[in-house]
Amino acid sequence: MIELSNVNKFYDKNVEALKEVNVKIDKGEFVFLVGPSGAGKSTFIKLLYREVLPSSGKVMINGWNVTEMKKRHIPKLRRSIGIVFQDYHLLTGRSVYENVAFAMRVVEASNKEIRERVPKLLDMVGLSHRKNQEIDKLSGGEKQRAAIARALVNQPSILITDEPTGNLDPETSDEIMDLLKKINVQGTTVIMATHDREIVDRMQKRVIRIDQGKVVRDMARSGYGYEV
Ligand SMILES: Nc1ncnc2c1ncn2[C@@H]1O[C@H](COP(=O)(O)OP(=O)(O)OP(=O)(O)O)[C@@H](O)[C@H]1O
Repeated sequence: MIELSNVNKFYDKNVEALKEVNVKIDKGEFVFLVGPSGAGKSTFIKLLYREVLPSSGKVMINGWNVTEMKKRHIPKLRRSIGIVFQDYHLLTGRSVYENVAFAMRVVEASNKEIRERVPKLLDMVGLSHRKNQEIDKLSGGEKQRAAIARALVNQPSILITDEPTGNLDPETSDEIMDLLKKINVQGTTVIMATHDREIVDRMQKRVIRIDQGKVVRDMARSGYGYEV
């Protein structure tokens, strides 16, 4: 479902963010992306939703060749991918419900679909009791739950998370990881970039380590491993 073949990414001729990356991720996998700051993790993630294009090589997502796809097909690709960021990217001044509903309005879902789906998602992430609360008044963990609900609203097959626990205390991080695990068990592919060694060691999932733009380690059922 995700395949990067011989991918190179230069931002300019001196900055090679990814070098000869070959990675295949199957449907339903849970994958951690680790590596030092500046290694290329965010670039890897941005390639998946076509925020950046590779300088050379091929990126295939859900059957689409991301490099060659027509501009008008990009929204379709992005709808098949949910994205969660460290700093939430939620709409301030709006309620939890509105934030999740908004993501459905953007893709022109009907009011009926919105009324049916948003409460289900808020229930799934454990936020039903906060649905009318303004986003700004939520705790960090609650904001991240709202961001996850929003990312899932259009039923993506892939959930990409860039440092989703980066702003959270250990206990709240564990709750978010339990939620991501649940989402993964229900069939969504989860890709998570993180610096959190403890979480990666405990989860024992596939770990892809990137260092200076290269995949230096790719292991199933693994821990964080050591920086070389
Ligand atoms: N838009 C850009 N223009 C130029 N260089 C960039 C750009 N984005 C990233 N880079 C460079 O590409 C390299 C990889 O950056 P990237 O953000 O992918 O790393 P990262 O592993 O996600 O780091 P972090 O863990 O700090 O978020 C770095 O050298 C970075 O400075």
